[in-house]
Amino acid sequence: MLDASSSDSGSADESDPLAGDLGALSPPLPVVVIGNGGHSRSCVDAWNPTSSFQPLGCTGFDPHERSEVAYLGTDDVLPGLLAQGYVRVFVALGDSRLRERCQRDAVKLGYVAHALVAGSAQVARTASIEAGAAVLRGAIVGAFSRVGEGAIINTGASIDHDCVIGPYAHIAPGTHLAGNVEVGAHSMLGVGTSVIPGVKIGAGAVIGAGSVVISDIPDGQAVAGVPARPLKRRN
Ligand SMILES: CC(=O)SCCNC(=O)CCNC(=O)[C@H](O)C(C)(C)COP(=O)(O)OP(=O)(O)OC[C@H]1O[C@@H](n2cnc3c(N)ncnc32)[C@H](O)[C@@H]1OP(=O)(O)O
Repeated sequence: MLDASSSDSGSADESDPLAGDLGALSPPLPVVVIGNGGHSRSCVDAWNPTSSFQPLGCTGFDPHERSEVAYLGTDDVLPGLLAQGYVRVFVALGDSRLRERCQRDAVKLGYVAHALVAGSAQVARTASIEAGAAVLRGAIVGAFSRVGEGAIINTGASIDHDCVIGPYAHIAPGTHLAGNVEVGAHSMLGVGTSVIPGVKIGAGAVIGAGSVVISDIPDGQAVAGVPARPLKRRN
């Protein structure tokens, strides 16, 4: 079950009442990208060029940031764009708390949160990708796995069967989760982490780059190493 309202998956188009008949001649539906930093550049780069949804441009504080798409202004432009009929947003901010706040604010305004699935990503038919989530270049989402609202499966990461990725969690590039792994909301698994089957990682945990996680990690715990050991207690 992919995000029913706005997603790069072909199946989502069919359930989008605004999408209509998206034949080859239909123009793509515009998506306002919130954020114009490094994560935004990765997301825009990963965007499937044949998707029925395409980025209109991005908002951000610095008009001079590099971007493939037009700079639209600061987030102050969002109400005006909505009034003009641009109804979809994708929040491309690496900071998970900020990502959540911006997505919630945009949805409160009346926007639909778009889920981005890169053309080169592989998502199982039985997987679900929730509103505002991002599955970037070369990432793999296995059978019956769930990628929560606003979560990121970054470049080349893989989550195998029956995994549950909590809202606004971040699975960094090149991280691999075996089957039945659970990751709590806002947790960050650093680049190149491996997690063995069945492990439960709590909410707000931080896993250091290159770690191997072989046991459950409590909420808010920072760990690192092979095998991963506690670094310190986070507030
Ligand atoms: C596209 C993108 O860029 S996505 C970005 C994804 N981001 C990442 O992958 C970043 C992951 N971050 C890390 O690995 C960080 O090192 C963290 C979060 C684990 C720790 O950061 P800090 O809190 O600043 O810890 P700090 O650098 O002070 O290190 C504390 C101790 O942990 C050790 N340590 C830190 N990171 C690791 C690690 N990945 N593996 C093993 N040990 C580590 C340090 O050597 C240090 O040990 P010491 O006290 O014996 O000297």
